[in-house]
Amino acid sequence: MVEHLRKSIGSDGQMVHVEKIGARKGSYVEIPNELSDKSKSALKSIGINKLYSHQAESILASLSGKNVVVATMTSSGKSVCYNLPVLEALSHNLSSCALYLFPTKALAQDQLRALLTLTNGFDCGINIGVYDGDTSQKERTWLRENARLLITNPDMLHMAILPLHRQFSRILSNLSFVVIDEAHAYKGAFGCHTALILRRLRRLCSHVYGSDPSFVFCTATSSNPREHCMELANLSTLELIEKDGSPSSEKFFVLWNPVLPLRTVGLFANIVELDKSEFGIDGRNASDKSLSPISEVSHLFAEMVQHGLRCIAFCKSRKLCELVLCYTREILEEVAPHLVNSICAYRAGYVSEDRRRIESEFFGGKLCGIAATNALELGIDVGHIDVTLHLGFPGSIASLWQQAGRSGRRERSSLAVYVAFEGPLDQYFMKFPQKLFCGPIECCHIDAQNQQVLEQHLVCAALEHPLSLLYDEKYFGSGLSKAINALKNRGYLTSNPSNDTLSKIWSYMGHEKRPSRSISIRAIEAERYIVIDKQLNETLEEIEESRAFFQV
Ligand SMILES: Nc1ncnc2c1ncn2[C@@H]1O[C@H](COP(=O)(O)OP(=O)(O)OP(=O)(O)O)[C@@H](O)[C@H]1O
Repeated sequence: MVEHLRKSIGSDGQMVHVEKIGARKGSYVEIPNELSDKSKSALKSIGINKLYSHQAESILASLSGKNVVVATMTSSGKSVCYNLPVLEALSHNLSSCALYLFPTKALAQDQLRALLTLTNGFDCGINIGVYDGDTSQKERTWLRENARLLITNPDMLHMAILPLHRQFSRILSNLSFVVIDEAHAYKGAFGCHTALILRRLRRLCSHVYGSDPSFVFCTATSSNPREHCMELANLSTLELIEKDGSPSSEKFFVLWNPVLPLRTVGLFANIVELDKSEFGIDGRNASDKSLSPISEVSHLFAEMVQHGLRCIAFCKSRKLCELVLCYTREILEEVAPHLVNSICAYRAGYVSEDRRRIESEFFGGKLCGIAATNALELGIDVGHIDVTLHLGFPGSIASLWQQAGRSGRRERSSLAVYVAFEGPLDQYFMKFPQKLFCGPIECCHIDAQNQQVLEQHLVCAALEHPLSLLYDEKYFGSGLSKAINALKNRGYLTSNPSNDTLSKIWSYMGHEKRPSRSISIRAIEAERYIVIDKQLNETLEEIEESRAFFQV
């Protein structure tokens, strides 16, 4: 395919670099004897007869009570690393419970499916369920009373579980595992909020319910997986498992720099071009379409689909996603009209039923290609992918690898093509490919001491269980005293007057019944708009206020 592309649509010299990433042999080990026969047969029922070395290593570490972070490649069987020790522990101790956190609802559903398949051959009476915004009230009540493995997200933990923790007392008293998959997603503001939510959880477990769960994290490769996860959950020890024992196939990574004869010259022109690429707007008029990176990606996309290769075209924005889909369909209309409906777009904003339908049609083979935003970057299982296309640098090298890792699962060779915009960062990587392939990957950063975020969560924590400097500094850090003072002055906290500062107990006295509701843990914007097709009376998508008026 690489040679074919070089001679056909890449014949103007667009292919500026081809990196061949060699295949890696798997390192297999026998399923450890520490696992019960039930676990062994459950694994065999899903076709796993031997474990990858990192799986065995992490399962044994978890079973011995250690906190573990698994930082191996995409599709390296990370879910076995937490599902096995959890199911093993829960089937030995019949009151033990586990909490799984995923950053998106789609991943939670995906994991529920995988767990149910695994436990099919594992008759251990463990009730498993997803507790999120889509769960009905009836199901929620049932899960609170019966679930031993609850799958949820940080938002639900923050808004619906911790504030009502008494309703979850059975689960929290018996909580032996907290599993955090896709831990690299918890960075920046979202990571900072999640870090404080986890501190609230651990504090309640310890002060109210007498439990001290072990943690299992799975994360994409980064420069600091251990430090990041320790900070995320405020842990003092964490075993890092990063020696990947899974096999991987050969991958060709192509850097593709479109030849743009209309390249504008001068500082002003550069700013205009940068602006276009940043906002994902194809700046040329319709007749120039064939010259743009968007059009190049569309031609590559059409080529892959015509060769029967399953492909994801990653785009930086929702608009680019729709444009790539539109252009690719135009190309296919001319050369292979029967394939026009074998591709579609996938992005945040689509209603969840549409997303589930697209995922299952892609998985089932009805669709052959998807133009997606980073909504498809996290590990939703969409089956085997042969090719990933990347329209512009996704913002971090870690993200580019994560996206490219979506292809080549199950030991088949794969291709990634990174198509550059004219902006300086894309052009830099086109000029210095080794910065991508040999340079360090970024760190994941969170600042759990951020005073503003800390204060917001202390209000919630005080409502959940009164605060004490003496017992809570180990959860909330040295900024606790200052934050408590600030909250007292703003009328959120009150204390018993008698005692000295250290033994004072601080209770919530704010006006809001549920302060967690007014804290947005994902974005600064709370206002969202729903886009409705009035003729069909159909909801098309949800969109943040800041985008709504120019994008719709
Ligand atoms: N020991 C094994 N032997 C063979 N196949 C395995 C083994 N462990 C896992 N697999 C298979 O590998 C595939 C990927 O597994 P899984 O989805 O757990 O990987 P992952 O690392 O969580 O992926 P992602 O990075 O996308 O989240 C699954 O189809 C799974 O059945």
